[in-house]
Amino acid sequence: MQKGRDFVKAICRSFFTLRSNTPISLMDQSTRYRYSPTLKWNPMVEEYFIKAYGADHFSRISTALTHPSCYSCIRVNTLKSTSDAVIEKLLEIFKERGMCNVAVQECTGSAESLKAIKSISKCQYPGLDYVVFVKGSGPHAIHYGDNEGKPLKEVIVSRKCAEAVLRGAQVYVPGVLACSAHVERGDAVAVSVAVEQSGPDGGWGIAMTRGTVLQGSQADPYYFERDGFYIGQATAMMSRAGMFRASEGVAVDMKERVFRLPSFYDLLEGEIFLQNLPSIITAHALDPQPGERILDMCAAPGGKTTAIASLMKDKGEVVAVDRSHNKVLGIQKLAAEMGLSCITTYKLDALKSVCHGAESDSLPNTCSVEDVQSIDGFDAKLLSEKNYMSVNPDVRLVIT
Ligand SMILES: C[S@@+](CC[C@H](N)C(=O)[O-])C[C@H]1O[C@@H](n2cnc3c(N)ncnc32)[C@H](O)[C@@H]1O
Repeated sequence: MQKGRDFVKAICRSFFTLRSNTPISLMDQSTRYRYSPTLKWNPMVEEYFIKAYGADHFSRISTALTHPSCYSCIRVNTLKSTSDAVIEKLLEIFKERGMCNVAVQECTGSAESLKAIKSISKCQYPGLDYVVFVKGSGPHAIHYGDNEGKPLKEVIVSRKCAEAVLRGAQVYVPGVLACSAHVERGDAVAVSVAVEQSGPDGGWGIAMTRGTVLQGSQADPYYFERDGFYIGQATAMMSRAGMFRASEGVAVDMKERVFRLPSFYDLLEGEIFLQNLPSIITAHALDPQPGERILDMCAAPGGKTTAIASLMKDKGEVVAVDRSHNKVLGIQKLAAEMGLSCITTYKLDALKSVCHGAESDSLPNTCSVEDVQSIDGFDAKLLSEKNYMSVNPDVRLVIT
């Protein structure tokens, strides 16, 4: 099993890495502050994909992989609302916030800030009309302002933070990795993202420690690393010292983003749930029926749990298990917000819930032994040991 894991890790390491596509010698202030990462593929993998897809198609796939999703996917809680009602409310809210010039499917504006949302539409796949897509816009060229030839003040955020920012979030304190010296509340800052790079030992990591001071000059060890990774402009909400001293709060308020999608934070609470389409499809494919009893063994934050409960029309029981106490409380809160009473929650390490030593060696017919060996931790245990789940023909198993 360990051998298999090491092999998968080795493949991942050699698969691709992100790099800026400007030769160092050509960099200057005018090209520096932009978003243009490219993927550098392992030559063997690249050759394989070019053969499989053709050079042009592969190049487009490679570019698309450097961009965030251009839409947000919302699951409507059909027990409380309808897709049409949600679309109407969202259009109203975004119009009030000056984010679009509203018309369903066709919403464009004149000023930059009006171009955030391109369209809001219902999913067209039969049976999935409870899914609503909000399409954002980008990439946008950001004007970072002229600092009379001097380097701009800057903030570097983690990749996870940047992904959230490009989906409408603000930069919170834990997301900040590095900041220029002398940044004060109210200062304009250029925000870039630190992407993990593969090191000489083959491992991945960020080569900076939290709290690093950015110098802005070419002598700065991270200067070239952040070229092509600028995700927008912001206003500092606290001083540099505050960013690394505070334990929470908005560190910088994003004013312009290279990709724009609205934030759904605190929006239509209980009526909608922001959830990626594959997660929605997973619950949909399970086809849960009212009155059934369904076990979700790694349930928090409760996305699939609540999707399943809604599809069951809140009749029957969804047993939601998670090993984290606080996360279980989160599932309970979400269920209450969504008005779902058929969910029972347990704080439990699912590894300890598996009953060992059942009679048969058989595995669920959806997984081969090879599949099982490539799965880590809990899933491997669930499938590979002679356990209850693998021998009970009534159990439908979904790995998510
Ligand atoms: C990716 S999240 C699951 C997302 C969730 N299924 C959803 O759709 O919203 C993984 C969760 O599994 C939980 N988890 C990981 N190992 C576990 C274990 N051994 N027993 C119970 N929960 C576990 C983690 O606490 C975490 O909340």
